[in-house]
Amino acid sequence: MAKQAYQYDVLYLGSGHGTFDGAIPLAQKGVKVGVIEADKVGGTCPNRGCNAKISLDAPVALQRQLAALNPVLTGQTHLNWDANLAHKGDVINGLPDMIEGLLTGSGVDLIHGYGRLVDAHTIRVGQQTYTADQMVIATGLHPHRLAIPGGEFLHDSTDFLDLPTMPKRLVVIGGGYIALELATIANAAGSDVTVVLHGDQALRAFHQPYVEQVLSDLQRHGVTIVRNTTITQVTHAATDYVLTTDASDTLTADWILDATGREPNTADLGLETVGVTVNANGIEVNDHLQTSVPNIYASGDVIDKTQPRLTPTAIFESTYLMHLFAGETTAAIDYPPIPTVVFTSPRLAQVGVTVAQAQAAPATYTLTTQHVPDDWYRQVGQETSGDNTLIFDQDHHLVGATEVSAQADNVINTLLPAITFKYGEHEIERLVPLFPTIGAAAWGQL
Ligand SMILES: Cc1cc2nc3c(=O)[nH]c(=O)nc-3n(C[C@H](O)[C@H](O)[C@H](O)COP(=O)(O)OP(=O)(O)OC[C@H]3O[C@@H](n4cnc5c(N)ncnc54)[C@H](O)[C@@H]3O)c2cc1C
Ligand SMILES: NC(=O)c1ccc[n+]([C@@H]2O[C@H](COP(=O)([O-])OP(=O)(O)OC[C@H]3O[C@@H](n4cnc5c(N)ncnc54)[C@H](O)[C@@H]3O)[C@@H](O)[C@H]2O)c1
Repeated sequence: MAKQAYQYDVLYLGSGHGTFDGAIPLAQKGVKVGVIEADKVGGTCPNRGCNAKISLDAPVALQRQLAALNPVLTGQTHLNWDANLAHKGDVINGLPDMIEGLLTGSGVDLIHGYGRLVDAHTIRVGQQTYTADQMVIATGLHPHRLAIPGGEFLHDSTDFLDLPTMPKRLVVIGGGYIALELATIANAAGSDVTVVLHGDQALRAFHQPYVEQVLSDLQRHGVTIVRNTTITQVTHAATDYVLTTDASDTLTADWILDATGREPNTADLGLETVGVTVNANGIEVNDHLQTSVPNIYASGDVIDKTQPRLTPTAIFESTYLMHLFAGETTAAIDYPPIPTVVFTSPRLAQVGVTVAQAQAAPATYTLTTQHVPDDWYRQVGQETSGDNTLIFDQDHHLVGATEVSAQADNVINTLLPAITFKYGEHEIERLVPLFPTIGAAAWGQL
């Protein structure tokens, strides 16, 4: 039974990781929970984000590994886009039903439809209203669209992840996660890819020498990188799309990916009606994820925050809110270091203090670097490129790490506990990884 006269103790708007990882255990604790979802249950990550992307990328990464082992392994592999897309469908199409089953099986009421706040305790979906003691806004992000003439000819990442045929010539606008990950996949699937950067740099939050290694690798595989170029218009002529640049040059494409970022889903939710403060970066919250209206909270990508807008962040936030609503904590949210990886080939991953931050404070931090191929274990897989930087504080505790390599994601995951739990010499000695493995290779650097 919900408290007072409300139907629910907690009502979530949106059913992504910002909701379900916390809503399921919350309902299992006997709290009356409702979840409203306008689209596919589970939100972006399972349906049109991480899971779809990594399924399409898996053969690409493997193809690179096999190529590195030439001439030990000979012969050419060919990426079959139809089969890759079908396999992606096989592994992700069941996820909404699976997540719906987990929610309803835990006692959550799942309400299908688009929700808008009517007042601080009421959300309307169609003709129906639902009331709750506490609300959580977890509505995520949507793709930013370039406002240029011909903008209607541009596509987004959701379209790419369902592309029935890989276009012959693909132009990608943007140099972020989505631009470079999807350019990597399209290139491996045989498309002639051009990436257009409006500035000089891609992936600005990452260590630039490592970003340049990723870009050089893409170029070696045939991708064209165009820098300092703004697309001013797109026209459709016969079967071609023609992109005009600010230098009055043109590019021709069969398909164009607008990967210029993602924006918070805060419009048309009734937030202004009830007084929830919002800015261009999302919903403003305090250190308890509470909005300007005390019984309304926010979770996941829609929050205005400095932490990376990633699935693990959304999971951490929804889990924190679960403990808060269950009365198990009153403490402020205490984010651990959150790692991030760009699933290009090679991967680019980082966590904690960045190289730029460490270089700006030489009295506080020490940096060590390693060229990946110098590590014996990496020579086994014939890794011929890649670098990493580890950052230590004055007590020689690891506080940051970044790597560009085929196995950067696994290296950063391996090192993560040392950073999160501030392991000293004693803990590092006590942790005995399997040998020979990538985990042992990474741990051996400490
Ligand atoms: C192409 C792509 C690849 C990605 N790859 C990775 C990756 O590899 N690793 C990683 O960690 N992160 C990745 N991300 C980011 C990750 O998907 C998000 O961080 C994560 O999904 C955020 O979860 P969320 O619950 O905050 O939002 P979402 O998952 O976006 O969920 C919000 C939900 O709210 C619903 N909604 C919105 N408004 C309403 C309304 N008014 N009424 C009802 N429902 C509503 C939406 O339909 C949606 O289902 C990727 C994102 C994209 C786009
Ligand atoms: N591997 C992962 O974890 C992963 C993968 C994909 C997406 N994501 C998440 O999704 C979010 C969105 O990803 P994204 O790649 O769309 O955003 P992003 O912020 O990473 O990249 C946006 C890119 O577009 C460029 N840009 C912005 N405005 C432009 C303009 N007017 N013209 C040309 N270029 C412009 C930016 O310079 C930047 O390079 C990320 O913040 C990330 O949190 C994560």
